[in-house]
Amino acid sequence: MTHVLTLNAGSSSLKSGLFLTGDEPNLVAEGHVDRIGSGARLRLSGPDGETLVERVLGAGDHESALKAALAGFDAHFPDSEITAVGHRVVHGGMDFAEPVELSDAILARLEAFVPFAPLHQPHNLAGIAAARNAFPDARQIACFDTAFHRNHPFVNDVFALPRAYYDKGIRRYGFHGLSYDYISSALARTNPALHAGRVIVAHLGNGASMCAMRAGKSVASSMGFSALDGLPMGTRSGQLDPGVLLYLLESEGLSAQEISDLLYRKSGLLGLSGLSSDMRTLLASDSERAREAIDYFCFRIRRELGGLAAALEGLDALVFTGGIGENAAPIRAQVCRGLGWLGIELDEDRNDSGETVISANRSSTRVLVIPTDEERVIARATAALVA
Ligand SMILES: Nc1ncnc2c1ncn2[C@@H]1O[C@H](COP(=O)(O)OP(=O)(O)O)[C@@H](O)[C@H]1O
Ligand SMILES: CC(=O)OP(=O)(O)O
Ligand SMILES: [Mg+2]
Repeated sequence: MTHVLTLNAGSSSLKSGLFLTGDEPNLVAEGHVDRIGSGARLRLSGPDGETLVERVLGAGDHESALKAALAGFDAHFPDSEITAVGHRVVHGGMDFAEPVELSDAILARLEAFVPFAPLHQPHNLAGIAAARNAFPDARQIACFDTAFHRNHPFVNDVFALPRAYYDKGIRRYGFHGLSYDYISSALARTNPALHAGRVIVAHLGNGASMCAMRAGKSVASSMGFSALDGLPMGTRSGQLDPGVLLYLLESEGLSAQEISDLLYRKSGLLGLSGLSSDMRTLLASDSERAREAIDYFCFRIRRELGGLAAALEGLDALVFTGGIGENAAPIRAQVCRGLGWLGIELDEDRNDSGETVISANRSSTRVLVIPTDEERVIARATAALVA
């Protein structure tokens, strides 16, 4: 039986999916390694979330994490034949608006985007190298986070810098495109009328961004040139006055590396709360700073919502997704409070009980919770490309 393997390599995690190919890829099992580098753990689960394997891997890198996940798949599904591997690659630059089969030449071009996405791209490329070693005969396909956003109108694509910078690729790319692609396809299937309309999706995970869609296509996103812009995140600052960077460089004497570390790893919810980057920890804490970090997070989502609704000239639906968007009812409630002017009215009971539609019947803008599935988007694209 032929299978597609999907890999989504994050800074400290590796998500993998084993799919049986067919008209629609069929999930066989998922592997999730987290805390790579500081005591990694592997959890292998079946299609209904049931645990197949759970074990501590200890220290190690992405290569050993992949090996452990593959050994788990192999032990449980010895008959699987992996003919193609689909990779999440965060940055595809100006040119890659579709998934692409990897070659040495294309890999060299993707290497050049490492400085654009230092928290993600090196790990994506390490995952590709590891998969090429493990499956020398399989076809390797890259699926880009940026691709879904490649057709933004000029005003949502540009910074007001001299034009030469735009031509060099200093522009707004937008990320989390595989997640938005999945939400768009899920809406098309379950709610074609909303899919055809004006929808804002809030992908709230460790990384967080928002996307404005018209007829299922991205027209604007809160993330820009890098995965730092827009909303505050677990450890990333989100939108920042560029004057702050100049001040840190010139007056505080921080090096470029120190600023990068500050913005990518020490800011956001972690920096503001001084406690944790993890929303579960912040929600459970009674510290005032944790409360302030949550308030800022929700406030920025609301601000972005206003801006994106203006870009869409109105709003038909708001969709929450990602680890926080899918699971944190109090955050959804805080975001939606006082949004009557946008036609949004939440039904608190629906919000608390995990329903898909969480807006009140009289709410003219619908609010939904849709679990995302980046792996499925990768599997679909990979299967389609190799077919
Ligand atoms: N039940 C929950 N309540 C609140 N937050 C949650 C819950 N489950 C997960 N989260 C939060 O989701 C975030 C991780 O999101 P996720 O999408 O899994 O991350 P990643 O971007 O690494 O894929 C963390 O902040 C985590 O605390
Ligand atoms: C682009 C991005 O921020 O991705 P993640 O949420 O996986 O960190
Ligand atoms: Mg994510």
